[in-house]
Amino acid sequence: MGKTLFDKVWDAHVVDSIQDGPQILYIDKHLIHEVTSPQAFNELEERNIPVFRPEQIVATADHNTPTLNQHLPIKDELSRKQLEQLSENCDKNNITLYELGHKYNGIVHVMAPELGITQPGMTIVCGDSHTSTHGAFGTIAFGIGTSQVAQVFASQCLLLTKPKSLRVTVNGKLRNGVLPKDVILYIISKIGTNSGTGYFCEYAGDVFENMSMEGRMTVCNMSIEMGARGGMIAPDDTTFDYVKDREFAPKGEAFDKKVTYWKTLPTDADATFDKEYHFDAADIEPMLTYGTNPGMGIKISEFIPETSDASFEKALDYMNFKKGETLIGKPINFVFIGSCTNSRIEDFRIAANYIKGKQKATNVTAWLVPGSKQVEAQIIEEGLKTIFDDAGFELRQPGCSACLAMNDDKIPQGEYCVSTSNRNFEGRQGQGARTILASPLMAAATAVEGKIIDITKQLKKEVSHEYTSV
Ligand SMILES: CC(C)[C@H](C(=O)O)[C@@H](O)C(=O)O
Ligand code: SF4
Repeated sequence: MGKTLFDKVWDAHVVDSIQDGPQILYIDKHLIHEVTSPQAFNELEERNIPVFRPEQIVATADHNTPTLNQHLPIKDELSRKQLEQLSENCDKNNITLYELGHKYNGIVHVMAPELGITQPGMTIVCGDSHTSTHGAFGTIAFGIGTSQVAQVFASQCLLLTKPKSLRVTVNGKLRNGVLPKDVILYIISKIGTNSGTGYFCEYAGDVFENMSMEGRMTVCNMSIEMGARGGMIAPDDTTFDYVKDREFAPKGEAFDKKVTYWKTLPTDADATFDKEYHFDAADIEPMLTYGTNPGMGIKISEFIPETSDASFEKALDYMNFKKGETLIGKPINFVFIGSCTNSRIEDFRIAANYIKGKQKATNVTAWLVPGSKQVEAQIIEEGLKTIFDDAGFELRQPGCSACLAMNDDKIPQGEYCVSTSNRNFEGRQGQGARTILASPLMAAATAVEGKIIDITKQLKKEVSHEYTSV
């Protein structure tokens, strides 16, 4: 029987197997950040165990970093201590760290792919659930808990039970204005936030084959939001072209050799999956969430469903929305374009393309937060910052920012925020804040109008604008 992409990468990393039990998997890259590494470093120190392969680890500061005045000492004491601790731990253990201000600093899931650290066929872990992002390269990448972070520090391996296999296929052509974020929000709205539990997901079909690497990362990023351990997309020429010539990618003959191997990784035609879903690209529209989990999403043309169960009612109550109503026309005061889901250069190009020649609505506070220093530099280099400045938008410095309320960027109590991030849980962006997940195009349009609009209708008027991005 044929093998899946996941099987091939997994099998190539098995160090040992326990009969009818878990397997020991070698980990190629271990990414760390300030939030989930300190306890693991402590554990090692207490047990007097050295870090086994420090050269396989890369660290960055992202969650606690301020997005303004990064050259000044951090005011918030807890955040400052977290970053100091990370620097100290990396220093002591000879681990490469891209600390605040470093030209490679950024959100862990943005900086590693753009530096060529993430490559097809690898196993990558990080103490962070959105590690699934790296699966866009045909990589087995998933988030781990703090005790597993310690396990990888000590052995560069993990004891794991092989997950079941799931494939989501989307065929056809996406409509204008439907972006990768809409594709994944649509999938989760259809299959729910638990459908992936116990599975590793592969995304297949024309839609993903035609998608850019940035788009593929957006999709894989949110695999965890449907409960899957991770998501993967078969590596192809788009992948190889993206990886080629990046800072830490193999060069010359070594690269060509890798490509020959990477080309053997896609799922065999006769491989089977434990569970499969199929969708039609033409059915997807720009999406919005109306509730407090990423599965509570509707197409822009749809109305909030008339479901009656306690958790549904609670979510609508928190959001102050009513059953059966549309979100079109809802006034919005906050817009956030950022997070490891949508803070890559392509996301800012889309936003800038829409914003150019328009003005931000006066009621809106709009934060544009690049995922990394490199993205920030590119935004400036490509002239996008000028477009944002002219339209009254604020370009901030890189970090997780308003994706989660772990730094200074918080949405005030009761306010709605149209956000390109991945989670809309209660209090996620600040106590009492109400998150509406959307694509960067929907977010940009909301900021310009000061309310939610039907972007599909708007784009029909703006005939010159094509937003397929993928
Ligand atoms: C802080 C970290 C552990 C957390 C995660 O694992 O995802 C964060 O990144 C998030 O997005 O909620
Ligand atoms: S940007 Fe958001 S989702 Fe991504 S790692 Fe940071 S906090 Fe987690």
